[in-house]
Amino acid sequence: MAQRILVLNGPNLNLLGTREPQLYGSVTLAQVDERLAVLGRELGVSVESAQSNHEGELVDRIQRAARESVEFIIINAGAYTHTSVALRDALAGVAIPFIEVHVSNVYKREPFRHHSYLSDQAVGVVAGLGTFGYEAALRYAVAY
Ligand SMILES: O=C1C[C@@](O)(C(=O)O)C[C@@H](O)[C@@H]1O
Repeated sequence: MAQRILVLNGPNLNLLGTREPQLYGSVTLAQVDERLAVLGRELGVSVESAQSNHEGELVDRIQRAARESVEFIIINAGAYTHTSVALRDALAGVAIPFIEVHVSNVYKREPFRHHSYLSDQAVGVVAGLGTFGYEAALRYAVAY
């Protein structure tokens, strides 16, 4: 069976493409998801994308990933990156390797965005490459 990869997006990422375009660009989340699905087919892996604005739903989705034998997670937890012990615990609990993605370069932004509850557990972090960061993460995940 093809390697299963979950791409998980957190709060406000459903607004990609219209939200603060000077920071996040003009590509929509639907376009990102489509690009990743196409790339996944090229690379011979199964890519599933999900988005939620709700912390508990993201926790549930991470727990479900373990039951579904997902082998790798690419996560942009949005603002929950900087606040959520629950997401950290969920990722640690399922022990699925993951890459943390940020569309913007969080280190060029407000100091509260410099701390992540996820980074020290991540295989790696991609920040500031725009939506290309998801594609870079997917290519890495497949090679991992
Ligand atoms: O919602 C987001 C998006 C973000 O994760 C990014 O992709 O650059 C950066 C976060 O600080 C912010 O809260």
